[in-house]
This record gives sequence, structure tokens and C-alpha cells, in this order.
Amino acid sequence: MTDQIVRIQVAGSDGHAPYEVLIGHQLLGELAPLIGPQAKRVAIIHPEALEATGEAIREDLVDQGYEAIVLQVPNAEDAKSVEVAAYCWSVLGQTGFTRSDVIIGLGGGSTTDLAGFVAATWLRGVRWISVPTTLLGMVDAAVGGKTGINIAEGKNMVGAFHPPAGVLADLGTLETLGKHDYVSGLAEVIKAGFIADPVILDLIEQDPAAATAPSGPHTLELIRRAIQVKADVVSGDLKESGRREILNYGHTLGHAIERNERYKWRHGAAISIGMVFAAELGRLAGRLDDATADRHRTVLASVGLPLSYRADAWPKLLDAMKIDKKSRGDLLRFIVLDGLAKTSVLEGPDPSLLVAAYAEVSG
Ligand SMILES: NC(=O)c1ccc[n+]([C@@H]2O[C@H](COP(=O)([O-])OP(=O)(O)OC[C@H]3O[C@@H](n4cnc5c(N)ncnc54)[C@H](O)[C@@H]3O)[C@@H](O)[C@H]2O)c1
Ligand SMILES: O=C(O)C(=O)C[C@@H](O)[C@H](O)[C@H](O)COP(=O)(O)O
Ligand SMILES: [Zn+2]
Repeated sequence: MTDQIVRIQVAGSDGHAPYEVLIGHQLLGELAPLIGPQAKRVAIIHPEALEATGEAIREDLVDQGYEAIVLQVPNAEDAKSVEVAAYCWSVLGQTGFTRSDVIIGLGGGSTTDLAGFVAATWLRGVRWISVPTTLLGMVDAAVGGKTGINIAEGKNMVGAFHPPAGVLADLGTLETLGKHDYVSGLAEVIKAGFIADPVILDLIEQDPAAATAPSGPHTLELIRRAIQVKADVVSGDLKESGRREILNYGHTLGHAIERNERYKWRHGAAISIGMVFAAELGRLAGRLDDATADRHRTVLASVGLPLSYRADAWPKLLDAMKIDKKSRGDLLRFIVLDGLAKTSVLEGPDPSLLVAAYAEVSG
């Protein structure tokens, strides 16, 4: 392992400052410069699983003169609720957290989505730093400033665009991550491959088993490439008024599955099925060639991601997809591929096309 830090720039826009994503090992020393001297208090929001890491960071920041506190929240999607956000607001209020103070989101995408949302809403917006500790968090959730929580009616339905002041992706944190969660993150890595950087797919296909662990030969390159895709896209379209929608590839059905599973599934697993569905939609709409559509199944299955879902769930899934954020009025919109790394939007597909594509993932 190298001690070198890889730095990826994310441009500022809409009044938000530019920031960097740092990838490397032992990045704790990079926290204080990002927090800055203007902050008196720092709140570290972390999941139960990272209690020891949260406490170690708190002690380090106290040694550096900050009033640092930890807010422990539930693991995984259970953290992305209005009740947990309200708990965080209460603690910040009791601590006297001001506009010059800083929130740190330490954890996977669920925790950083929550922490970013709390930062976006507290006093109408305070600075926050994202410290992703899952593969998915590093390559996707921590970057780009989409923050939010779930409600029973849908995934990420309440949220804000609120970019972090910096992202510290410490590869050492991946060593304690369970295999299931690591593989879930590969779904977003593979997404980045299909929508923008096919070298990612080549690297995974060379040795799929090796790609399922952080010790794999291409881990750093896969993470760097996927973050670069995300950074390039969000740099040009923070608020998703155009190109950013491509990052939602596979998410229209994927989020509907997550809602149907009451947010007990891992995001990557749902998005894997959602990408197979989107590929079938592209194929059936006459846009995507058979080889690229089939490649979805091969590469996703090769790392152990699911490809199919229950046939009887279709009516509920269709209902859930209607309030996808890409919908406009009654118009359903899907990101599809016209070819490898050639994204486009399929608007208002005929219902029979949707049913036929779903038959391919539920048959
Ligand atoms: N904001 C965005 O742009 C964006 C992008 C992609 C996904 N997301 C969101 O990210 C969430 C999924 O995030 P995720 O896949 O990182 O899962 P997660 O945050 O739900 O974490 C999965 C589990 O891993 C545990 N964990 C985290 N880091 C660990 C570590 N280093 N060692 C051991 N255990 C650890 C967590 O406590 C949790 O139990 C979803 O809610 C999804 O909607 C957001
Ligand atoms: O950053 C984006 O934009 C994405 O769509 C990335 C997705 O991987 C991520 O799951 C995101 O949270 C989905 O956002 P949503 O707006 O569809 O809720
Ligand atoms: Zn996602």
C-alpha cells in the first residue's frame, strides 16, 4: 500500500465552494485543516458500528483544542429518518452549535446522507466534512452534496443539495467492512463503468473475485475512477438540472425496491436489479445492443450482486416509481444507455415496454 494521497477536485457552483476528495491511508491529520480555526465546536455523527473510531476522532480533536462531541446514530438506513435527524438537531441545540461550527459525517452513505442533511438544515446550513467508511460512500454518497432522509412514501424524499467542505476517503476503514456491504458498493462502481468509464468494467472482469475485497489489485484504481466520474458530473450540474441525472442509472426501479423492502435491503443490491431493468428497457426500446445489455448481468452476477426481484411486486413498484425525482407530472423518465458510456433519457415509455422489461428481471 502506498502512503501517497490521491486528490480529486470538485468544482464549486451555485454559491458553494469547490472542495477536494482525498483518497489514501491515515487521513486523520487532514481533518483539522478542513475544520479550520473559526470552528469552536465539532459534532461527529457516526453509526453504532463505528463507536470506537468516532471516539478516537473526538479525542484527537479535543487534543487539538476543539470542543468535540459524538452523536451515535443507528446503523445503515435506520439512520435516515426524521426522528434521527430531530435527535441530532436537539443535541446541536443543547450544545450551542453555531454557524461557525462544523459537522463530521463518519460512516457509510446512510450516515453521510443524514449528517449532510443535518448540516444543511441546522441554522439553514453549516459546514460539514464527509468521512466515508464504506466503498459505496467513497465512490458515490460522500461526493456531490446530495443529502437527505427516507420517508415511508419514498427513498431520499426529503433532502437538500449541500456539498461538504471536503471528503476524506481513508482506505484503511474498508478493512472492517463486511463483504456484503463491500459488494453493495461495487454496484455503484459498476454503474460508473456503464455510464462513463468502461475501463472500470474491464478491471472488474479481469478478476471479479478479487474485486470483491479491499485487498484486490485494482481497488485504488477502481475507487479513483468511480470518484472521478462522480466528481466530473456533479462539478457541472450540482442541482441535477441536466447531466447529473445519469448518476441515477438503475435507481428508478432500485429505489422502488428499497421502499418495497422498507429500507432493509442494501442500496447496491437494489440498484443492481435496477440497472438490469434499465438495460432491458434500453434493449427493448431498440437503443441498446444485446452485448452491452447482457454484460450487465454478467458483470453484476460475477461479483455476487442480485439480478432479479419478485414478479408479484410489479404494481407496487410501478406506483413507487411514479414519485421518482426524475418524474415530471405524470411523465415517468428513465436513464438508459444507447451504448456503452452513452447515456440518454427515455421519457414516458409505453406501459407495455415497462412490463416487458420487468418480466426480464422477474422471470
Ligand atoms: N448522497 C448520494 O449521492 C448517495 C449516493 C449513493 C448512495 N447513497 C445512499 O447511501 C446509502 C448506502 O450507503 P452504504 O452502502 O455506504 O451503506 P450504509 O451507510 O447503510 O452502511 C452499511 C453498514 O455498514 C456499517 N459500516 C459503515 N462503515 C463501516 C466500516 N468501515 N466497518 C464496519 N462497518 C461499517 C454501517 O454501520 C452499516 O451497518 C443509501 O441510503 C443510499 O441511498 C447516497
Ligand atoms: O449523486 C447523484 O445524483 C445520484 O443520483 C447518485 C445515486 O447513486 C444516489 O443513490 C443518490 O442518492 C440518488 O439520489 P436521488 O435524487 O435519486 O434520491
Ligand atoms: Zn445510488
